[in-house]
Amino acid sequence: MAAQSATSAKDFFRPLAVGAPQPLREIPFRPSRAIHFFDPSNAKMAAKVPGMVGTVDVLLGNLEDAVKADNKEAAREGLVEIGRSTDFGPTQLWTRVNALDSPWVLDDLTRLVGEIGDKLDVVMVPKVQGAEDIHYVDRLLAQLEAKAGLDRPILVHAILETARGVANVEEICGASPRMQGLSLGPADLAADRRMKTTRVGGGHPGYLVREDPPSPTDPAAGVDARRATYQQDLWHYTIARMVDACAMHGIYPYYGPFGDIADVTACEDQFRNAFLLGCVGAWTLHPKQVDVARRVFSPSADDVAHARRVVAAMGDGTGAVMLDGKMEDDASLKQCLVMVELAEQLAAIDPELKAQYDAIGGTDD
Ligand SMILES: CC(=O)SCCNC(=O)CCNC(=O)[C@H](O)C(C)(C)COP(=O)(O)OP(=O)(O)OC[C@H]1O[C@@H](n2cnc3c(N)ncnc32)[C@H](O)[C@@H]1OP(=O)(O)O
Ligand SMILES: O=CC(=O)O
Ligand SMILES: [Mg+2]
Repeated sequence: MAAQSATSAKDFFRPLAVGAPQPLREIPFRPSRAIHFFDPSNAKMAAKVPGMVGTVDVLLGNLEDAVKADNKEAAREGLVEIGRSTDFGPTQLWTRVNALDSPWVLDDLTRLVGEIGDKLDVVMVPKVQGAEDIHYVDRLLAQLEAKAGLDRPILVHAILETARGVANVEEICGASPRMQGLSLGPADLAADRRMKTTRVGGGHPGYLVREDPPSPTDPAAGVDARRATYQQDLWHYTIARMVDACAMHGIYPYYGPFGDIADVTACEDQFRNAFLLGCVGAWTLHPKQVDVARRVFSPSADDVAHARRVVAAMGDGTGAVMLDGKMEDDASLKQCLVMVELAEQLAAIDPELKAQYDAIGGTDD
C-alpha cells in the first residue's frame, strides 16, 4: 500500500483533519457508464442538466479545459447554483476542478465543498503527476469537509494525462483512501508525450500494421503488391496500464473523451475496446454520445445469458465442464461472475436493462 509519507499503515485510514469524515475502506461500485460533461457557465447547457438526471449515471460540472478563462468564476457559481437547486436522485454529481497549478483551483475546491459538498460525490483532478498531487487534494478536502460539517468523504478521481502521471500510475491509485478511479486524458497526454496525433482520443490511420508481401521466398518482389493494413489502437498500452493499476488498488478505470462528436461509430469502437479491457465507463461530451456509452458499458443480454449458463453449469464452482463444445472451469466461472454481477448492479438502477436481462432469464433478485 502506498501510504502517505511518514505515516504508518494504520494511519492511512485516519481522517486528515479533526472533524473530517472517516475515510472509506472500500470504494463502492456505483454505475458510471456515462460521465456526462457540461459547462455550468453555458446557460443553454446548464438548463438541460435537471432534465438529464436519470438519463446518465454521472453529471459532471466541468470547470477546467473547454471553459473559457473569462468564464471560470461563472462556471463555478453556475455549478453551485445547479448543485443547490437540483434533485439528483440516482445520478451522481461530479466536478472537474481546474489544474492544481492554476489560479482557480483553490477557490474551486473551497467554494464547491463549502456550498454543495453534501451533493458532490467525486472531484476529478486533472493533470495529476504523482502521489503528491493527491496528497495535497486529500488534506485540503479533509479540512474543507470538517469546516462544512460533512458526514461522508468526497472521493477523488485523477485524469491520467501526463507522461509522469502514467509513469507514476500505481502510486497515484494508492495515494489516498479517497481514490475512486482514473480516466484516460488522451488529448493532454498526446501533447505531453509529443505524440503526433491532433485528435481528441480514438485511433489514427497512420498507426497500423501491414500484411506480409505475397511471396514468402522473395519478399522484396511483392512489396508493391496490394496488402491489407490494420489500424491499431494508439491507446491500448495506456488503458491496459491504467486498468491494472486500478484493479490492484480496488478503484475504477474509465476511458476519457472522444472528440469526433459526429463519428458515433468510431466512438462506440473506442469505448468498446476500453470496456473489453476492463473500463467501467467513459466521458460523454455531447448528448449524442450518451446512448453510445450506456450501450457499450452495459453487458449485452446474450453475454449475460451465456455467463448465467456457465454459472449454473459449474455447480459448486470447482472442476471442469463442457458447454457448447468449450471447456469451462473455476477461472472462466470467475470471468462470468464479473459479467453477471455487473448486470445485476446495472439492472438495479436501469429498468430498461433489467427488462432485457429478465427476458433472457432474469437477474438473481
Ligand atoms: C479534452 C477534454 O478536456 S474533453 C472535456 C472538456 N470538453 C467538454 O466538456 C465539451 C463539452 N461539450 C461541448 O462543449 C459541446 O457539446 C460542443 C462544443 C462539443 C458542441 O456544442 P454545440 O456546437 O452547441 O453542439 P450542438 O449544436 O450539436 O448541440 C445541440 C444541443 O445540445 C446541447 N448540448 C451540447 N453539448 C451538451 C452537453 N455536453 N450537455 C448538455 N447539452 C449539450 C446544446 O446546447 C444544443 O442545445 P439546443 O438544441 O437547445 O440548442
Ligand atoms: O482532459 C482530457 C484530455 O484528453 O486531455
Ligand atoms: Mg485534459
